[in-house]
Amino acid sequence: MEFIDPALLAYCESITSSEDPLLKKITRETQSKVLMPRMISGHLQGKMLELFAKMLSPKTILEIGTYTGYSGICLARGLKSGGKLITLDINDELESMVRGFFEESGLADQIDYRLGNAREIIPTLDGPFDMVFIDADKFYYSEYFDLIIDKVPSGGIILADNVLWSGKILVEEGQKIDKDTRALLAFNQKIQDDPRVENILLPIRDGVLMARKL
Ligand SMILES: C[S@@+](CC[C@H](N)C(=O)[O-])C[C@H]1O[C@@H](n2cnc3c(N)ncnc32)[C@H](O)[C@@H]1O
Repeated sequence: MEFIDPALLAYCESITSSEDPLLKKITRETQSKVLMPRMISGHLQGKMLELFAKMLSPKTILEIGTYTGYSGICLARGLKSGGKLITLDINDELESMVRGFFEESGLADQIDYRLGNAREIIPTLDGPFDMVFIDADKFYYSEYFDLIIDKVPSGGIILADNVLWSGKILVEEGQKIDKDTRALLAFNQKIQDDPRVENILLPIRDGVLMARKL
């Protein structure tokens, strides 16, 4: 499902600083070599992540769901000098491709790329995380939030991708809901009800929920 007219989207992209050659290459190689290329953040959302990171200038960013490294590189570009991005993914089949992209980005020494189940890795990480990007298995978004919230300092930003779930979060009376949609509905409401954060759901791409720790 497209949320805005494709012509309007193209116009938005034309008024967004253009993708550099590395990000274009990651998009191309993801589309030609990797399963489910729709998962990549892409130009508009990637630039938004990069600008948010540059505005916040975080010392540590945690990304849950590296995939082919596109969003990780965008986020890492905003790190404070000497800062670190920890990015987690369970899929080791993409490892050499992703490490290659991180090398090409010139940011490899600031990127701690770890393979494994995020639900097992996060409890072993100390924090604090000034910025967190949740973009892995939707069923566990609420659990990811619970695992990180005490490690995010006041003023820290948590972003969660795909919270509109191609529009499936709009459920009609009597309609059957699949488990991921149910989990995302619960997650979105949980953030809305949590007094520890202020939040906004940005209708960009598949929906990005941004929460700022109070
Ligand atoms: C939507 S993709 C991430 C896209 C990436 N952030 C980007 O914008 O280019 C989701 C990723 O989460 C990973 N993933 C799924 N379940 C996971 C888990 N339990 N722990 C760590 N990574 C997981 C998948 O392997 C996949 O690469």
